[in-house]
Amino acid sequence: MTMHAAEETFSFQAEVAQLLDLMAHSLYSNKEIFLRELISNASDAIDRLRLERYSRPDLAAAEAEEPPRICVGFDKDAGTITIADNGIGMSRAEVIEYIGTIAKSGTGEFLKALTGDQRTDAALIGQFGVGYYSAFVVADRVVMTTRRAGLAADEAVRWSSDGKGEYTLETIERLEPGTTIVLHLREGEDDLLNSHRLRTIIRTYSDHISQPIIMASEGAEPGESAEDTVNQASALWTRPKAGLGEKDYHDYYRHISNDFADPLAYLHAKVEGRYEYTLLLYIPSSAPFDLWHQQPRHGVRLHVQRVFILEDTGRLMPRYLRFVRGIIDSADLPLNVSREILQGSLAVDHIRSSAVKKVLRLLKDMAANDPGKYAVFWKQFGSVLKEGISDDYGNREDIAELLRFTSTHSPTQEPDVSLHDYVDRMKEGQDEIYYLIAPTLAAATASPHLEAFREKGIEVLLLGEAVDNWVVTGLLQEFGGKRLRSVAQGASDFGDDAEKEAAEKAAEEYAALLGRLKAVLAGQAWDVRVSSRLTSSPACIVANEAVTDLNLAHRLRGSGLPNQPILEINPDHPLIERLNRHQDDPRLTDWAHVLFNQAVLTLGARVEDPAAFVGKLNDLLVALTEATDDTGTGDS
Ligand SMILES: Nc1ncnc2c1ncn2[C@@H]1O[C@H](COP(=O)(O)OP(=O)(O)OP(=O)(O)O)[C@@H](O)[C@H]1O
Repeated sequence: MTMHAAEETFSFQAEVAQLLDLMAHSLYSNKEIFLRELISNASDAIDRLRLERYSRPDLAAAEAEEPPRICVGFDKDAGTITIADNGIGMSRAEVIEYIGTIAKSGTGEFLKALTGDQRTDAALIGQFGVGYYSAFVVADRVVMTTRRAGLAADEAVRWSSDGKGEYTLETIERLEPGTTIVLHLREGEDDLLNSHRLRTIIRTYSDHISQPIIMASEGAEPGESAEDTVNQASALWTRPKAGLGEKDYHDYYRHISNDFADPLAYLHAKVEGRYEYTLLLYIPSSAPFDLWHQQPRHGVRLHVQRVFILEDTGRLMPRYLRFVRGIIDSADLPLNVSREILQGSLAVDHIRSSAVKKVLRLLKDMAANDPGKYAVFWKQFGSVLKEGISDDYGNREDIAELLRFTSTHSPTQEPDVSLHDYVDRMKEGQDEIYYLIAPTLAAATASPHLEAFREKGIEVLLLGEAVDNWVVTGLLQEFGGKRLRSVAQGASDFGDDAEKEAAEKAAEEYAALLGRLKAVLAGQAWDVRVSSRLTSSPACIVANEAVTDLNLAHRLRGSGLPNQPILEINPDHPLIERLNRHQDDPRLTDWAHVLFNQAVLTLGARVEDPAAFVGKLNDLLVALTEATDDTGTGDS
């Protein structure tokens, strides 16, 4: 840090310098975003000042409330564009903290998320909160003067930088609180020094900013100070629905979400009655980068009588709907409402529950009327929505109707089967919904547990996501009066009377072999029994009935096996038949281990002692080749 009278020079923190370089060189094809970002910051600053006035009466008294305004101007001769607001401003410490020295949480994440595609990367700027720096896309010097509301006129600050690693700070005098940013455009950016061009950019990206964005009137005579408002400058959700079209809603979505794409769907509802509120909620068409973060950055924006209060994830919408964006404007909350107050507020509880119901209804309509769109939704947010099955007991049934699965009937691995579809297709006499949980969808699809179901044409839902076991246990194992049942657990008691009889007979016939295998596998298999689930595989592992699938799934993701694994053998398989005929085979122990461990492998689990397994397998193969040699079919 060097000192020149009152001016101090600081170095940008390394990540910020990297970001600035990127702004200057890589995002050029979307250069007009700088205006959207700076206007958006100005708008936030005005909202914050209005809010602070409600909680700090001293501020309200000290400063006459000016009507909020954002002014955009340009100077052809100087080659500058100016964006000024009468918002909250920043103190010296705040400038240092927010602009440039300390890496904000968003900066590092932003750099990691960059794709190299200019359009995608430009869309990320807003999401990560690095909008201020986008000034350097078009400017080679940025000068900002700012005065924090509540501080004296001589405590204002001038920040200046060429974006190349350093910036200077100077304490100055400024008559009014607020912020003015002057961009000294790079050479060749003269096309921006044009009223028509700037107005078009403002209308494209910032039309729905609720404060007026003011420019000097076009065609005004020199010296004449005529000005006009360029944007709509009214809160969209307060306007009558009849006067709004899809384009208005979509434009507004892009403004509040920092998303470049259109939303998949939206709802706009004014509710009057015990509580009075307006909802304008959107379902995005793609997941934000932080969908799985503990604390996502964005959520639903709460307004009280049009004043922006806070953006919240968790309180206004349940976590399983954390992808919803939009506005909730309440007439019943105090303006000084805080996050803590939100927690215990009856009005918020009421609004939240109504908002959830409306979002679920919107999704239901989408699923019914536009399955293609719903498939996009499900791909992006299905795993998140599934959390609702266990988290939102009251709406469990509505959420269950929205679930989509892959099943043995699906032509592809796309999840396109609803529980309704499943129940409608159930075979005569079938009264349970069958499912299989596996560590991955691929493991589920290839599982031997499905063999008999496939042969009989009985559909099985294939669950391969971590959240799935919560879904099936949280559903209270039931949908539309039909129990959900794992095909990899408990006794296989499906099949007609003749099949059951055959299974009982096989169990008797194989009793002695079962006893021997059980003795050999003591400590590994909890039981060994005859199976009626298998048609082509010799054996499979199932979980004991008493163990919930919750544990099963948990264990599948750990060591790989259920707590009480049961080895089931296929009495019709030639290998098993042979073992039954030769129970005194000295290699029975090896066969037992190989059977058990290959069943472990098809489950997608881990063999406990792979070297021993391979050793035994090789011994058996050697014995087999020796036997073939002895019978003269070998090449000796
Ligand atoms: N015109 C302004 N008035 C007051 N503070 C501002 C202004 N512009 C920027 N700031 C401060 O600088 C911070 C950084 O701004 P930047 O645009 O880089 O990210 P952000 O606004 O926090 O993120 P996001 O774009 O997601 O809202 C802001 O959070 C705000 O505190």
